[in-house]
Amino acid sequence: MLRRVSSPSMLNQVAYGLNFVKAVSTEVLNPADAGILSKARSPAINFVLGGPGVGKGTQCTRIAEIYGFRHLSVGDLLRKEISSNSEYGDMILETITKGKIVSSEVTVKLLKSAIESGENDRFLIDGFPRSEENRVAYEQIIGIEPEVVLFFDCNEEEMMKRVLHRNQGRVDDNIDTTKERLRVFEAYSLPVIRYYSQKGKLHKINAIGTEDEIFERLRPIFAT
Ligand SMILES: Nc1ncnc2c1ncn2[C@@H]1O[C@H](COP(=O)(O)OP(=O)(O)OP(=O)(O)O)[C@@H](O)[C@H]1O
Ligand SMILES: O=c1ccn([C@@H]2O[C@H](COP(=O)(O)O)[C@@H](O)[C@H]2O)c(=O)[nH]1
Ligand SMILES: [Mg+2]
Repeated sequence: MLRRVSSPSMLNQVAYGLNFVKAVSTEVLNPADAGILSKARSPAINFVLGGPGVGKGTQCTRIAEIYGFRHLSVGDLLRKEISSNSEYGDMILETITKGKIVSSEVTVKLLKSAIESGENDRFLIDGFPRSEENRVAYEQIIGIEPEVVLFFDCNEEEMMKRVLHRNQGRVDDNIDTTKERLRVFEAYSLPVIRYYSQKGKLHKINAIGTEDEIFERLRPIFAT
């Protein structure tokens, strides 16, 4: 079980020099909870990052099918919590509707149990970590270094256009929430992308073009 430690949020803000208060509900996980997954296994983790509507889910579906990964969209895990009326459902719905980031306490817990379930141990984690706070919580609780971090790069006009044409009935697919998601992406997710770039793990993908063209840019990364 994940537990909170007292007054952690200031520590986190000082440590990472970020103003979490505006966009993130901060939770820090007790170091006593640190550690790997409960089962004796060592999954291969890959992160897929990029702004709203850039095409992460579209390409993850294809990569997963062709190269045999399990695709875990953390946004989908959160939407399932809403539709299953979990204890976190109302909070998650409110956070997604506002375009903000759900606390790491919830997302890492959901991610951990999703990784632990099922047979396939090669994962594409889509849309996470979204902030440095997410990343640190992931490292404390799951702790498996990603092999590859993809960053789908695209201009904001195109991302807005793709979101508004998506037509899947998502509560956050509207102009105002998408503007906020773009702001949150720049403020909180870009530092994560810079972090993995500095570690030499980042593959920046030009996300402009047809779905087929983008998939061809991804093939060399996974076809090894
Ligand atoms: N290369 C592309 N060109 C044009 N439209 C695209 C392209 N790739 C995906 N789309 C469309 O853009 C929309 C958003 O794609 P997708 O859901 O894959 O994005 P996402 O990055 O997962 O977004 P989110 O972070 O909001 O979940 C979908 O309607 C999808 O069909
Ligand atoms: O790690 C995560 C992933 C998602 N969220 C929230 O969900 C929405 C939708 O996510 P998509 O990846 O676009 O499906 C996102 O805007 C956040 O509100 C999150 O908080 N943390
Ligand atoms: Mg998606």
